Amino acid sequence: MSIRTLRIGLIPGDGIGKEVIPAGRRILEALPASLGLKFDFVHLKAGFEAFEQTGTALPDATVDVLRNECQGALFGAVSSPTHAVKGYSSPIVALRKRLDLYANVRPVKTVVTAARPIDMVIVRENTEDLYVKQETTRDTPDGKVAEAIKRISEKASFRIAAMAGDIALRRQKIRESSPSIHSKPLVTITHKSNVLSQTDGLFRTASKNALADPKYSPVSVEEQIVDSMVYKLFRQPEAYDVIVAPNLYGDILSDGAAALVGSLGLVPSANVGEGFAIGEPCHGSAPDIQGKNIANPIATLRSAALMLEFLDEPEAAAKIYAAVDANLEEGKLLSPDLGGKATTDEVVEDILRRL
Ligand SMILES: NC(=O)C1=CN([C@@H]2O[C@H](COP(=O)(O)OP(=O)(O)OC[C@H]3O[C@@H](n4cnc5c(N)ncnc54)[C@H](O)[C@@H]3O)[C@@H](O)[C@H]2O)C=CC1
Ligand SMILES: O=C(O)CCCC(=O)C(=O)O
Repeated sequence: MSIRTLRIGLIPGDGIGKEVIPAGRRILEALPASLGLKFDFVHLKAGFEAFEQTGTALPDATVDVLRNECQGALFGAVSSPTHAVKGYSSPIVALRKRLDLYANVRPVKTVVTAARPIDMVIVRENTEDLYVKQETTRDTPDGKVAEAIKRISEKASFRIAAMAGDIALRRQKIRESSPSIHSKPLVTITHKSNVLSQTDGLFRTASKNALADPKYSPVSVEEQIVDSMVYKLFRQPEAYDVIVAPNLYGDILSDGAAALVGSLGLVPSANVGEGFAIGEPCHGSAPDIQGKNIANPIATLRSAALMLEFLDEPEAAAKIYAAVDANLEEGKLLSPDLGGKATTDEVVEDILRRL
């Protein structure tokens, strides 16, 4: 049997990132040898602590090692301050742009046996929109005025919608052999083009054009203005299959959707580019619970699996998903965010046993 070795960057970052990334490493190391996968890990710096130590939140060495040596990475979370700090800029936002990880894929799912099952994927554009972070402040006779550029390009909008179409088709294929709440593939394009007719208008048109490709003919395409999208998402979450959105709306929708499945600590993401993927839990550095060994590691374990899916290792990913689902379905060893009493380590141990 041939062995594939994947070199994976580990970037814990700050706060609970330091507690959940070791869990991600352990799950990868525990995958059965029969899968023919080996991992070679490299520890990399990014985050507010790195900024305080080195003067930069995203050292060039981190980007270079990821770009030149790694096939994938696991990113924990960073503690970005809510006020401007001279010289600091969010490293994860920068990393997505520097590696052109143009898609942020966020599956939000309950276990199959849930009373009200939800199974959706939010596909978020990951390189532009207000996250280009081009902000200025000027003094006017009426006081300060701050402005930010919202950049939407046809190219980025087209490719993210195509990614959403591809994911909808792939999900439909998987459904042929496993039970699902959805009977046919659906992509919902989310925007606010009734107000932002140029920027979100371009996102809407480019997305529709991408999804008009005949290869997506099995996929139903609908659109939803983002504010009513939130309403409908909360009223009828089971109706949604794949949602495609510009960067900021996708960020907000996915945290909202996390509430529907019980906790931010459950929801994974993958930052995906050509041949490269970074698994990253959707949550932040959670300073309110850091250092207590109570962070839910599942978002990170699922992010490791999602990374493997995008690195063409679906079988390995499926093993992780199954072990996590078994832990959740039994419900005996749950972290406090899910109403349990288990520590991070106890949840990880239970999932490793099931692997
Ligand atoms: N990708 C990233 O690195 C992100 C970083 N952040 C940063 O994180 C810091 C804190 O931001 P918040 O707004 O508090 O959002 P947060 O996502 O860190 O926390 C929100 C709430 O969810 C809980 N929570 C999050 N993850 C959890 C887990 N795994 N297990 C159990 N409970 C969990 C927290 O305890 C908190 O009550 C900020 O500095 C922010 O900039 C926020 C979002 C993403
Ligand atoms: O806090 C930061 O540095 C980045 C926050 C961005 C974010 O929430 C996401 O993209 O998931």
